[in-house]
Amino acid sequence: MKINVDPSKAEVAKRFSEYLEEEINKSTIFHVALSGGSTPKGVFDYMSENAKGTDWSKVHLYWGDERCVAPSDSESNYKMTVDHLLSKITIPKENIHRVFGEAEPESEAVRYAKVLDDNLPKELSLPQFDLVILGMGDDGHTASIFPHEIGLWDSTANCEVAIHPDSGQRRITVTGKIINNAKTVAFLVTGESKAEKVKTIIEKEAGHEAYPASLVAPTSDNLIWFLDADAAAGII
Ligand SMILES: O=C(O)[C@H](O)[C@@H](O)[C@H](O)[C@H](O)COP(=O)(O)O
Repeated sequence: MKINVDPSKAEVAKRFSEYLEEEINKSTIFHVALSGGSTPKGVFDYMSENAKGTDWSKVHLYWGDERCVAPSDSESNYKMTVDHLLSKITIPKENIHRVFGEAEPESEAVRYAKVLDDNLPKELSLPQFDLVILGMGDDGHTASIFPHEIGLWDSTANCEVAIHPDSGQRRITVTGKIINNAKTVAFLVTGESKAEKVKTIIEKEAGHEAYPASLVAPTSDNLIWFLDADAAAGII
């Protein structure tokens, strides 16, 4: 595990963008699972303005989770990515593998699981991302696996339908076996509201097992935390 701490959310976005651009440019093809949330939004804004040297033709974009809404819906992680990145870069449209949030959720979870099987290289006979980008909610959820449905993490399927605990919104999420099979997992976590869970999870304090984010442990051992000072307050 590697932990980076930067003074602000903007500097986390800068550091991660520079990391991502370097990883992409040293690859021949780069399969990455994106996350929703406010932290990745800042990364996309920074990259679209500053990472002009990124060869996006090498990049295949997937989503680690997506809300079951239309791609034009303000809740859509795909829409957020279009607004903050895809509308500002040149990337072959066949490289964009969005989740069909508008589809019937159970059938979309099956379809997207096949998209991963059909497009990703295999490691231990499982689809393997070069990079999975994750956020973490205040409740310790990651992707769209929430504490009340932590059992989804161990699903034998590549993808599952999850339900947001407060809104009841359905979501498509990749499962633990996909996340932990990635070559690298990057946790982008910012804000003081995350500090307690970050400490509990990184320091494996009592009760950490209740939080899905604590289950992220890539077989490759390549787990990198990108934190701002507020989120890292409990560990520095
Ligand atoms: O679809 C989503 O909402 C995200 O995938 C979710 O898991 C997010 O990463 C966390 O809620 C953290 O969000 P912030 O980066 O805004 O704190």
